[in-house]
Amino acid sequence: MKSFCRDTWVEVDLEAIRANLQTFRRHLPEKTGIMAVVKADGYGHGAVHVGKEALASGADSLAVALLDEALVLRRAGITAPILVLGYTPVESIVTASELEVELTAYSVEWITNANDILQKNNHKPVGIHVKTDTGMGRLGVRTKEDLLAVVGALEECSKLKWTGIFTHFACADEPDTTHVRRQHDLFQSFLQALREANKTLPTVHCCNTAAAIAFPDWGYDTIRLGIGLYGLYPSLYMKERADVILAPALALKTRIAHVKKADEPFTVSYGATYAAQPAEWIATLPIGYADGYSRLLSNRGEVLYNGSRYPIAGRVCMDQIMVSLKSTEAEVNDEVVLYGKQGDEEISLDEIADLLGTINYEVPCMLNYRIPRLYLRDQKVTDVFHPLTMK
Ligand SMILES: Cc1ncc(COP(=O)(O)O)cc1O
Repeated sequence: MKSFCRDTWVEVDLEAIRANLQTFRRHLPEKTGIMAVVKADGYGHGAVHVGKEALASGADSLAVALLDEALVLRRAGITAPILVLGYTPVESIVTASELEVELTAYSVEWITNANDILQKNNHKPVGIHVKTDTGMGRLGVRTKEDLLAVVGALEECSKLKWTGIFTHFACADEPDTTHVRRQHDLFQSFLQALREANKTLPTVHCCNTAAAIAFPDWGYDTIRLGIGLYGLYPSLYMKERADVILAPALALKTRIAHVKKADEPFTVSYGATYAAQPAEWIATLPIGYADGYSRLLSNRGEVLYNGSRYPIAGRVCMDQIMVSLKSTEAEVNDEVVLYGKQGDEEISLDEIADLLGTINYEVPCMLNYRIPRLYLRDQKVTDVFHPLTMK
């Protein structure tokens, strides 16, 4: 029995996840590990399924943005190392200890407070990756003095272990490498300052997908592989470089819920912004902006039916859209592809991102709890997870 009661779903090809990871495995020096970034519920693909597939395919660890995301992975039985890349309120340090999850830190005060909390009830120690801000302007220490102070504070802590040091690149996906090279030079000077202070370096990492593609020898101990794991390129420039060939893992599909042929002109959807003409077929599809299918695609997006492109007719509604099939007759339950391939045609996440004036990262992250995820191997569904009805 189907475990969800709607005709719209996301398909995630786990073999594409595996293939993408192994592509980066081959691209990187053998000594460099791979940390699969599965934050934002695996960029919308499903963190648990993608995380398990990545680990089974050779990833050494996982990374998330929030401690709550790590909790979901631990509850799903994942025991691999997990790093929380973002800020964690110090009050949550006990949860990190209980989950055996590593956190990011860059403040002496936070470190001291965290250690005090863990000491109070003799909790298990927590691994800490120190973040340096070399030019992202987001989180991290910005000077050697602050770095040495943070590391010194960690060395005084009995309940915190210094297990990593990293930075994040702001422009690694751009053709002009000035900024990324300046960041990497600064990161190297931070590492040198630690060596000169007789510190033994823990796990060192700096590369996201773009830097891993363009500068594989900057991999150090591990890279943080996000968008590339899902078969997407960080930018058009990185796609055109074609150093690595990736396979998109996600498709968004639906079935026609209603279809009608216009005998005489009629308008379609809110605001009556589209007029169907005589003999034109209009299909209604059960997906809308409340699913994360953007209203900005009104009268602009296209879908695939029988391997051909057809335009969205009128405004995207909260739960439904209408498409014009022109003179093509269709039937209820016929399959339509919203994102992905059908025949020789493809509607890529890059195309949707361009239409929305955003980047491909955001498009799958918009697909929310209302859409069930189907996981495929050999083109067969091997598992289903529906965020709306399953825990
Ligand atoms: C700190 C950090 N590290 C790594 C990533 C992954 O970036 P890509 O998706 O571009 O690979 C994101 C991030 O916020």
